[in-house]
Amino acid sequence: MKTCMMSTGPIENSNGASGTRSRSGRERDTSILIRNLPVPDRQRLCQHLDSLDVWLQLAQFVKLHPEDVEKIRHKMRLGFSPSDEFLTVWGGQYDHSAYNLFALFQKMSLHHAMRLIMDHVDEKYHKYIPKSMPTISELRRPATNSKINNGPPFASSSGVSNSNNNSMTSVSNSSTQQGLESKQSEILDSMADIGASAVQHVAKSSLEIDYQELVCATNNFSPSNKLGHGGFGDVYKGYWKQINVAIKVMNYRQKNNQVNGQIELRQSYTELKYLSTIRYDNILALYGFSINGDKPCLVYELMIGGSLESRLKWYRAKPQPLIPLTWAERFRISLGTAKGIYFLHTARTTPLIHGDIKPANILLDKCGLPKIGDFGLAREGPKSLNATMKVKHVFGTRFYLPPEFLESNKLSTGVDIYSFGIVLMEVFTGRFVMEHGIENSQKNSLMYVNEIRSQFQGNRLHLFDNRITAPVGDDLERATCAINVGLQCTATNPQERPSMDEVVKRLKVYCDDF
Ligand SMILES: Nc1ncnc2c1ncn2[C@@H]1O[C@H](COP(=O)(O)OP(=O)(O)OP(=O)(O)O)[C@@H](O)[C@H]1O
Repeated sequence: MKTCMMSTGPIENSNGASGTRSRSGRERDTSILIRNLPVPDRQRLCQHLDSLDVWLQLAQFVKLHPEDVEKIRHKMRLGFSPSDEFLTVWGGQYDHSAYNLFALFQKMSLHHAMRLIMDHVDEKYHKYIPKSMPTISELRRPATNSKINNGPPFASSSGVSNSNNNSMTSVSNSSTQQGLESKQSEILDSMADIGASAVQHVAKSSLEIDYQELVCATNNFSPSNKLGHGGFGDVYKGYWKQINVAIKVMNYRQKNNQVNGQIELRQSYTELKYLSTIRYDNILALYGFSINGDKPCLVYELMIGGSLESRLKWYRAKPQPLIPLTWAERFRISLGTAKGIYFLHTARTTPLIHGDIKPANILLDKCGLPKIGDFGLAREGPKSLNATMKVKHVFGTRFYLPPEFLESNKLSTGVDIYSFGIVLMEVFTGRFVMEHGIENSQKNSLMYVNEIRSQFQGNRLHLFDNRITAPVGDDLERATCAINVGLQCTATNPQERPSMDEVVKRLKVYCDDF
């Protein structure tokens, strides 16, 4: 049995470089030594710490000797868990105990880690674990943890793998499962760049909503409030703080490996990071997030008009078809969407690239105003509008992505511009790029554009959506303008595509009333 000096206030003795202990409130540490932690508990803990990638921060905090740090790094390269190595090295020094580790986690705000070893420290210290999960970094725990990973293994979210509603195909899912997993591993590697502190920062700058409020808002997630189902989970309508909202319940999938869940976590993080800071009429508002309940949730403004995709496929709605959008509505939606993308590209010094512009990600409010949602794949682009940068991974929905991105990983604002061009053509022709008839999605996209181009240059009789009355007068002029702009946006050479500024100007000529 070791002795441990500690104060009765916040735990003080985690700076274990030398195992220094507080001089006040000397008490006996009755906890077990780190090296005696039961194997399953230690494994669970290491899995969690590895997923946060915090071993180096822990090592630095306790001022581990550089040689020891190098030793851990070496083991990591050989495939060992760096957190486990850290526990071995630091746990072996001065016989550090579970209590010491608990105190270290407290200092570093690793609250879930505290929970994982709480059974090994005296109950009186449990009060140092915050009651609700304080930051979204907690979400980045391993898939073995039941609460947020207990959903059914349904298919996908934007562009990472197949969508359950077949509304998209992913770049990474286009080949074999093996290919998918190796691609996903690469993506997982790239998660390391987030870092726990960045995640915490984003979570702190967003509104954290108590889960119970969402339970009340949705009548305990009553099926009658369900709006739909996406790659991440169910979306519910709710009444919260005197307004209608949409609540996305994250159902991170648990698979043999943790990769899918981690990718979804990364996308949720990205969504929170960007959507919670952007305020613009044509960008979906994200009110906050909740992580202290059964499942993490994101809370958005309610878009009662549904997605543009569902409105363009109005004739497929069950139990009865929707009312189709008029030509004027289609034009206003196109202009609003263009403004939203223009804002993303120009609001900051570094353009923000949405990366997944398509009708499913354009939502309509009760007045038919379009708002762009689904920022899970958004990323900061090159410093200027005309520049290109090479990226490691291609994300998005293949059919909507331009050749230079798909083939050479060249990212620029031109990616969104190309996608928007496809959207314009879909909106006004009523023909969908994904339904164009061939397996190869890249060829699909090019053939789709070529077909529309040749019809545009020749006989336009069958060019416009023939499920509704043919456009005449102003409607015909607008529809023609929109398809023309769409064709320019989908130029194979990105330099030939107009900027979103130009796109907005060209569309505004025909519709200046909002
Ligand atoms: N803010 C919102 N207001 C109203 N309905 C919404 C809102 N957000 C999503 N929905 C609806 O909920 C359903 C699921 O949306 P979600 O964004 O989760 O999935 P998705 O975009 O279809 O797929 P993925 O997540 O794979 O991109 C869709 O039918 C969508 O129209």
